[in-house]
Amino acid sequence: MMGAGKTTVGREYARRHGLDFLDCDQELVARTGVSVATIFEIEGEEGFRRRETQLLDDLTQRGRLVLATGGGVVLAAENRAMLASRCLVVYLKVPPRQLWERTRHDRNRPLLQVANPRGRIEELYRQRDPLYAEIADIVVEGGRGSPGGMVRQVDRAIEAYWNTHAHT
Ligand SMILES: Nc1ncnc2c1ncn2[C@@H]1O[C@H](COP(=O)(O)OP(=O)(O)OP(=O)(O)O)[C@@H](O)[C@H]1O
Ligand SMILES: O=C(O)C1=C[C@@H](O)[C@@H](O)[C@H](O)C1
Ligand SMILES: [Mg+2]
Repeated sequence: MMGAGKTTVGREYARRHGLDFLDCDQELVARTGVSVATIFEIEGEEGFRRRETQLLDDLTQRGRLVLATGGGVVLAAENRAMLASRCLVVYLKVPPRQLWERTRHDRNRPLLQVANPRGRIEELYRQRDPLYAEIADIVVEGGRGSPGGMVRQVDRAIEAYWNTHAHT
């Protein structure tokens, strides 16, 4: 979800492990030369989603790296299929209240520029939580802890995952 910490936690996890890190939103901004908000303004959510799917197809075939997706990536079945088959998917599960606290002062999330952003987050969470859960190999629950604490939780969860699943 928006504000769960995909960018913050993903980047730090990658740094600690000496892995490359890519962020779908940042990559779209780099490729188009405009902000996520501007892409939404000019092409609508539909245009943004089209670009997101093309980019995901590219970035999920690049081998070993940490990829932070956009929060809405799970909406398209095509995207879910790519993530489920090509990636180890970690769902950062954070309650709506914390998501709202983290995103309330940030204007660069077009889906939250509505009269009641808190209600919108709750609605998106209800719609999306089952989709995140459907493709997640690992679920890490967070909310109150620090970003560093969340990175350590992710670390432990991935270790535990590889201790019970053979490397392929
Ligand atoms: N575990 C955490 N505890 C407290 N604050 C956090 C935590 N993780 C991230 N944050 C803060 O919450 C905000 C949102 O984090 P971040 O941008 O990483 O979320 P995101 O999942 O990438 O969101 P989006 O889908 O919109 O890109 C940032 O200001 C970040 O510093
Ligand atoms: O949750 C979402 O649908 C979004 C999350 C962000 O990462 C961006 O991809 C964009 O703001 C849409
Ligand atoms: Mg992000």
